[in-house]
Amino acid sequence: MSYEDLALHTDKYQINMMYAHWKNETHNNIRVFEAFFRKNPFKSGYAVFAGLERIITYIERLRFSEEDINYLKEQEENYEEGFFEELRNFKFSGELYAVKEGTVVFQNEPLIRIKARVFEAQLIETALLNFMNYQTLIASKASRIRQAAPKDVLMEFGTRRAQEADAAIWGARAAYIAGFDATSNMRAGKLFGIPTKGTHAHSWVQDHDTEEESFERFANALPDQSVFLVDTYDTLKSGVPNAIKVGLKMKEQGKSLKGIRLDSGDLAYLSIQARKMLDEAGLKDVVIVASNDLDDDVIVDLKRQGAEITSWGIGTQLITAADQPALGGVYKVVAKYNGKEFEPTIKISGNVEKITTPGYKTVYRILNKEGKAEADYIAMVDEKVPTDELKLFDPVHTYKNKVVKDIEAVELQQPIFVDGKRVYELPSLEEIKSYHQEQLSLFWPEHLRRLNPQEYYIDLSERVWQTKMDLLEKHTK
Ligand SMILES: Nc1ncnc2c1ncn2[C@@H]1O[C@H](COP(=O)(O)OP(=O)(O)OP(=O)(O)O)[C@@H](O)[C@H]1O
Ligand SMILES: O=P(O)(O)OC[C@H]1O[C@H](OP(=O)(O)OP(=O)(O)O)[C@H](O)[C@@H]1O
Ligand SMILES: O=C(O)c1cccnc1
Repeated sequence: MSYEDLALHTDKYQINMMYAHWKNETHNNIRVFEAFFRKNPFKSGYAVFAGLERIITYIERLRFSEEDINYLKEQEENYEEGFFEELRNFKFSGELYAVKEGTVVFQNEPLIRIKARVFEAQLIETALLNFMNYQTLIASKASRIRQAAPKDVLMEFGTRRAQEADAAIWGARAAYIAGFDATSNMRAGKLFGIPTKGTHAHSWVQDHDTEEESFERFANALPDQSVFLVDTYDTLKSGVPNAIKVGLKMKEQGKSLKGIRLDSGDLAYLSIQARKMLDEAGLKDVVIVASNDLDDDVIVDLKRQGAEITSWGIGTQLITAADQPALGGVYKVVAKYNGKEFEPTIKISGNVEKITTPGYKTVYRILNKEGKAEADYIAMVDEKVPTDELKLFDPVHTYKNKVVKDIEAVELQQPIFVDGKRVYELPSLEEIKSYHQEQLSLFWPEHLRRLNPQEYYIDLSERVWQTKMDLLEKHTK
């Protein structure tokens, strides 16, 4: 796979801070940063983490070329040569932990943790959030669509409406992780091994004297991919009858028509009528595919109306996450190394939700005896989680608490880079996809439902909670 040169895929303020640190000789100070988001997207109770593969490849290849350096020279005359020498020797030498792609994750829990020289940790913030925010957003949207049609075929059709080429392919990959079956994007298929599927456009029908001829010629060329678009002229008077004619001819030749596609009009009514017509003609196995600005809400409603659609092509609404076009993931410093130990650091805000949780931390998923997730539990990296008996409490309303016994505490963050070396082997896309399915099975349905989900608890260890309280008090006195 070929990746572009991404060293300058960062905000100018990162380069400025790197320079100012270098000038002040603080650039080698070790800091701990965490990436997380503050609100689950789409009013869902959860999100699906994605973006790690691209983050890993980005970090592994992160070098400044002479062209990059020359460009920076032109931008600011105060930058001194020693800084450029530092950039010439730049490579990521820190530690990065992250949850695996496909993990079911929640608001306000650390997903990626970086311990590195501040010089490195600042540079990578922008790209890391860019990849995490977009891919996690699309995976989370895809997950909602999968819930709306649990047993049907879901095809990602978004490329033509995507926010450019990168979004198209990485969005297709994110959708596949979270339960889509295929993409129409051939490059995504080639790069990532996602199954590809496609029908044909109205232009194919318009290119022939008659609709019937267009179907017949398509079937002759590609019988195994014969899905006819039936709405070019009149779906029920012309499209479906012509598809049936050609479908019956194919049957005589020992071939089979695979499907018809509806792309306009009342999809419930049209699919019910088309199903009747196909069944009456003995074409029971012909699938009805729908497309046209579909999303999870429309699919749920079509199902409620009894639509006879079992295969869905979904473009714009998915690939642009139209109902929420960004995930607000952030990257915050949580600890500073003082030469002896890691000192927790906090960001205070008038907005309580924006106060950060300090400390060099990790996150565990607490599973009960039945293997179901009770809560996620944020603790300092050097804390031991007691598995015989653990007290969980609401970090805001601390009187709300419960004790869980005989638990398993599964650490969600995995070591990805240690001392700048990758220690994590990239899983295959199929492994990520099936890991995501396992993840879903850990949760009670009330946390996963599309509408008004029950909040899943993200709790703090007593030590983390106390550290936060102490720092709050110190800074607000
Ligand atoms: N029975 C239905 N219930 C709810 N929503 C539907 C139903 N049938 C279609 N839709 C959705 O309603 C919207 C209809 O959009 P629009 O009016 O642009 O389409 P159209 O007029 O049928 O087709 P076009 O303009 O592309 O020829 C689409 O998002 C479609 O998925
Ligand atoms: O609606 P979306 O969810 O974005 O799904 C993709 C849409 O793209 C195609 O339409 P387009 O008008 O581009 O071309 P076509 O209908 O002529 O194929 C397709 O027919 C779908 O309607
Ligand atoms: O294969 C299709 O039918 C398709 C693919 C992309 C966009 N619209 C339709």
